[in-house]
Amino acid sequence: MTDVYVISGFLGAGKTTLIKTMVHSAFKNKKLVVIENDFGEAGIDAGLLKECNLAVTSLSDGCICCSLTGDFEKAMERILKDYIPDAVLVEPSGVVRLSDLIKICLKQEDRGLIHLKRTITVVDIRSFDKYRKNYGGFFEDQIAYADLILLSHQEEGGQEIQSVKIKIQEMNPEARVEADFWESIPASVFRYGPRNSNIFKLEMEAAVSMKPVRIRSCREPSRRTGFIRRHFARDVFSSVTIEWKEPITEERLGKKILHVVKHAEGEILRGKGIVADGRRGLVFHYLPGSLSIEPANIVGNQVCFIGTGLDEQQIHTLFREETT
Ligand SMILES: Nc1nc2c(ncn2[C@@H]2O[C@H](COP(=O)(O)OP(=O)(O)OP(=O)(O)O)[C@@H](O)[C@H]2O)c(=O)[nH]1
Repeated sequence: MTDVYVISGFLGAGKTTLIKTMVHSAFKNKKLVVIENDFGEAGIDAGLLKECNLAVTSLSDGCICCSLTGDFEKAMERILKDYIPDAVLVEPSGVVRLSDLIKICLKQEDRGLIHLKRTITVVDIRSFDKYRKNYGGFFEDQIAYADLILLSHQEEGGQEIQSVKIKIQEMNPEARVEADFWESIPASVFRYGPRNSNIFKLEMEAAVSMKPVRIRSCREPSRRTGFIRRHFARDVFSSVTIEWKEPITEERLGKKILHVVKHAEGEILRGKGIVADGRRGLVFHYLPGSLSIEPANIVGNQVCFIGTGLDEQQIHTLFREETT
């Protein structure tokens, strides 16, 4: 059976960056395939991972825990048959419900196809409180079902690191929480460790029901209010993808992104894209409060924004407007 590692984390937490790190440390010289699931239409993450010469299968414009479940299952089966990899790394979108994805993996484990080896969640210490408060349903689920939790942006926090670590341990006492820089974490920590008992509970649920594992789309009881509607990612978040073919300078790209972020309705939680400046590719990452634009040896023509309450037409217009 092929080992499967799920790398989750909220929008922009650092999942792709972690995979790049693991490829050179924990999985050095291993035959790997990454299944990548962008929430937006653009296969931007797949482009970024191809820089590392990784075999990448991209499932875009939906979530593998809901609309793309069938595609994910087929992709996994095809990968196992065609590539015969040592391990498969699954990077779901930042707004995945990790427990739902685990259920799908357990179903494949039951069929003897894979072994769900490790669920790893990346948490950006800078946005922990805000995302927990505003998007707790997705954010807390990603923490509760993780075997291993890694903190990102540790270099920007002092006290913050300890306080986030304590809060995470309260939410998931069984998980191993690593606050160290990823390069200094031993390979064995990424690859081996006990399975979280919350995952065993999902297995038990499936066994007791004696039915194929199914994702509930009905109403879930809430401790406080009686019943609430269970939200799927599409109910809460939306994405806008812009195709941009003309060469653009780093400066002009930066101005456009900040113009969109400043004037767009709703809240932009993530922006990313690969474009060309005429000579080479430019990769950008936007997260609330930070924008990075870097040259890269990949060329693309897509820009993607993800957030809540976004007006697609307005974002297209804002991005195309000339800024000074
Ligand atoms: N300074 C710093 N930057 C980081 C760290 N982790 C990730 N980044 C940066 O944060 C941005 C987003 O990182 P990604 O790895 O693309 O995040 P992601 O979780 O894959 O993003 P989505 O798939 O879009 O949800 C990139 O610019 C990374 O270089 C970190 O620990 N420190």
